[in-house]
Amino acid sequence: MKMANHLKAVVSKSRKRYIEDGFNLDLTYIFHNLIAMGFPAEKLEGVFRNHIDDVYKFLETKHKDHYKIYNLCSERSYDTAKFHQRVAIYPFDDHNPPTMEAIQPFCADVHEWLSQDSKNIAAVHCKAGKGRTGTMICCYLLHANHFKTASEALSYYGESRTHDQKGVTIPSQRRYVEYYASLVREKLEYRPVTLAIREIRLEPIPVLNGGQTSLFFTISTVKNKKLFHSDVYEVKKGPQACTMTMRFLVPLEGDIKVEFFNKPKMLKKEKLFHFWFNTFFIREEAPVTVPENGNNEIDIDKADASVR
Ligand SMILES: CCCCCCCC(=O)OC[C@H](COP(=O)(O)O[C@H]1[C@H](O)[C@@H](OP(=O)(O)O)[C@H](OP(=O)(O)O)[C@@H](OP(=O)(O)O)[C@H]1O)OC(=O)CCCCCCC
Repeated sequence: MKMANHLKAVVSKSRKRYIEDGFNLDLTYIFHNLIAMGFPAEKLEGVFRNHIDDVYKFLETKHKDHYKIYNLCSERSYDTAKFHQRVAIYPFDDHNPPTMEAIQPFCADVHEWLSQDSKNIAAVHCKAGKGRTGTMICCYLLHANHFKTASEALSYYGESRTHDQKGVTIPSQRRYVEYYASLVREKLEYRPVTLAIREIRLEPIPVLNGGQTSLFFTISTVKNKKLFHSDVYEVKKGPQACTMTMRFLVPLEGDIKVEFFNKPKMLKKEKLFHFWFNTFFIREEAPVTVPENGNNEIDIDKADASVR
């Protein structure tokens, strides 16, 4: 048992564990009625993650008849009968943001459940119960007016869930929490808006292959529907930035993913990074969504940390 708990602790990295009353779970109370936890796993995975039977025992012991689980994994699930069918699924991919359309229904669902009875609790999980879980919990904290700004919600979550204050770390996930904060603050109704990208400016330029980088990028929407594939741009070491102008305007609507690749001659392509943005939030005065770093850039989601 000790070995298994040690392995679980290693896999849960800097996330705060619930170690009380005989329980030892990758699980944290973010609020008295809001839990973030790792995936309730079975078989071998139950050895190094939360075992589903332990999660069941915890919830039945602490919150019998008053818990509802929110599963955010697009990649896996379990028999919801285990938890009396009180499981809602809002799936999205690991290391990526949710669709903008999914956030408000998730928040409304949690709010409805918690408002029904003061004893009710919501247990939100993904695989690790860190990035995707944190993204949606922060959006709910804003929805319920526990915090006014994305930055406050993200800091609170990071502090509550982890020992290293690194809760939601993927820039595009943080950007979508910023987006939701602006919807709530300005009482806006989200709707898909169609725009077109005229050019993409990379600064600094990723210097690879010893100084001659063969870059291309793709633009896609949710479910990886490809909208555009750029030419290959041969970029030499030296210039600080490079601007890639679109040969024709591609109409973009809603959640947009831009992926950059390095394609050295005779070698297979290598993904460098990607980022997401949503066209509703591109305001005239700011040609790109300004994340919390304050400058006029889109922060990129690491695909290969070495590129950062
Ligand atoms: C003896 C072996 C010791 C292995 C020690 C491994 C120590 C270790 O790194 O454990 C962690 C790994 C990966 O751990 P996970 O498989 O749980 O993956 C995490 C998950 O994708 C998080 O996304 P989410 O599900 O929260 O949305 C992600 O956060 P984010 O998207 O925010 O970056 C996090 O990245 P990050 O922490 O930020 O870097 C990933 O580590 O676990 C495994 O590989 C499980 C397999 C364990 C194999 C056990 C075999 C019995």
